[in-house]
Amino acid sequence: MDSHDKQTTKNRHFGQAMQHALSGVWNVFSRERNMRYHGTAAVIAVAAGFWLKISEQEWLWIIFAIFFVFLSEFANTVAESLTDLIVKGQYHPLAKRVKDVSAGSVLISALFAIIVGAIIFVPKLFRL
Ligand SMILES: Nc1ncnc2c1ncn2[C@@H]1O[C@H](COP(=O)(O)OP(=O)(O)OP(=O)(O)O)[C@@H](O)[C@H]1O
Repeated sequence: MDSHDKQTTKNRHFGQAMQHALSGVWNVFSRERNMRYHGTAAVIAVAAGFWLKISEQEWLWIIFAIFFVFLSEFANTVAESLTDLIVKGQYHPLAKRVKDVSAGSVLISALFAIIVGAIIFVPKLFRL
């Protein structure tokens, strides 16, 4: 992660904490290729939601699925970065386990989102 000010002490106020949190969000979206795919899928799902006029409850499921996948990718990025920090480029079977399991959690969350999307959108598409 980039750190322009090289701060290692606690944030002094809410605004500073928020600035660092937003920088973390930007970091994942701008650097993780998979996050851009998730973002694109989320935009398509939201556009389809408006187009197919889904219900309030269906919106809640779609929004939940989107945030679930985003959070999985964030956790995956944290796990990968911490692993790289610890092993410093060396091969370690536990590093492989951490990265593979973490990637697996993203895969499972994406599968969940696909199932939610299919349940909500497929019947509506057939009724068009
Ligand atoms: N230090 C390491 N020791 C052992 N295996 C590693 C190590 N680093 C990476 N690997 C293996 O290589 C694979 C790819 O590593 P990488 O860091 O690119 O993870 P990734 O999940 O593909 O990352 P991204 O989500 O950014 O695409 C991992 O899934 C893991 O199996």
